[in-house]
Amino acid sequence: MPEAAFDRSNARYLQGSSNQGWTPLHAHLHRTLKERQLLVQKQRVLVAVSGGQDSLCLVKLLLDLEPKWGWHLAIAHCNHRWRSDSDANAAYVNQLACNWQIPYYQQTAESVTTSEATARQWRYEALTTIAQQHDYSCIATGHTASDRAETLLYNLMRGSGADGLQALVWKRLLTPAIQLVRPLLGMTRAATGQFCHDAQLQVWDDTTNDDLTYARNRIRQELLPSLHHFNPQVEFALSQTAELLQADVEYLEAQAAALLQQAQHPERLGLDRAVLQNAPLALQRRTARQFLQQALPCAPNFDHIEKLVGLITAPNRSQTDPFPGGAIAHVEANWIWLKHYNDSCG
Ligand SMILES: Nc1ncnc2c1ncn2[C@@H]1O[C@H](COP(=O)(O)OP(=O)(O)OP(=O)(O)O)[C@@H](O)[C@H]1O
Repeated sequence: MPEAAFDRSNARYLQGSSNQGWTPLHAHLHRTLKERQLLVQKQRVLVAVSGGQDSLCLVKLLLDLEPKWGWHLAIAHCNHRWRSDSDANAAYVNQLACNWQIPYYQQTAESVTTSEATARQWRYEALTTIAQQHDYSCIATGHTASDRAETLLYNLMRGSGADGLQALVWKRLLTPAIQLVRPLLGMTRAATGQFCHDAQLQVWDDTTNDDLTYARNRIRQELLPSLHHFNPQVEFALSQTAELLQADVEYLEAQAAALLQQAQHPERLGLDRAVLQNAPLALQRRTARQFLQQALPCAPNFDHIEKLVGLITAPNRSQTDPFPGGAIAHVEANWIWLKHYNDSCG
């Protein structure tokens, strides 16, 4: 980086508005951000940094691109308090933010959660709260193509349909005013690791990543490496599958919503069988799911949906077993009615 200068903290290269010193990864990210319209010039961006290689790579790349985009970057860290080194981990991320002279915000969990899903939910809520309090319109996370591939494999093995396989989108709204973006979805974990190594960024080693009792870690450490024997680019291939499915799912969901609108009784919980009978099975299933989603107290599973779809062509007076909450669907001539609904999730 011959023309680069150091900023006051001597820790961050200032590159003016030129691209000097950019690696291919910088150029790749710059292009991705523009092409996918993930960020805009001068935006206030809160970067979610765990201290691991992906989020460190993300924040460093964004810092290097900042002069060109004019963003206002800040770091947010969520301390889950679930490891003995959690406080030290948070202090390390705080120190990095100080070195780079950007704002640092932290939320610390009041109680230690054991489930990954609960921890994740708390984390997104904590990040959203920070963004709201400090007026950031965007939260960026360091998810990569490798995370996307792992999520796809994990959901595939749990029997998820296309909806679960679309795994991790590039951007989505967390609130009407705050967008979540994942700028690194086009890069693998190998690339972020190499970048951190080359940039001499010290990565905080999360020891829970080595725990093979977690399915996600097993997929990462055992399954994906074996799949590399079949296709060295398997992460990109799976990630691309997720991308294709995303567009398919979006289209099918919109079609199903339109069909539900036509088939649904205007006042009662009922579906017009004549409208549904001519539709393809894919849409019948999605329409049935959307109908059950609004009628049941819990998310419908595959069996619930299949039972309802079965009634589309079943003889008059056929009925299902009770759904969660106690409701039963039954056929009365052209209509499927859902009755005996109560609020408990059995
Ligand atoms: N403790 C944390 N504090 C701030 N950001 C975090 C923290 N943990 C994870 N993140 C953000 O989330 C990204 C993904 O992390 P990780 O893969 O560990 O989480 P995950 O639980 O699989 O996430 P998701 O549910 O969103 O897939 C990180 O790159 C980082 O941006």
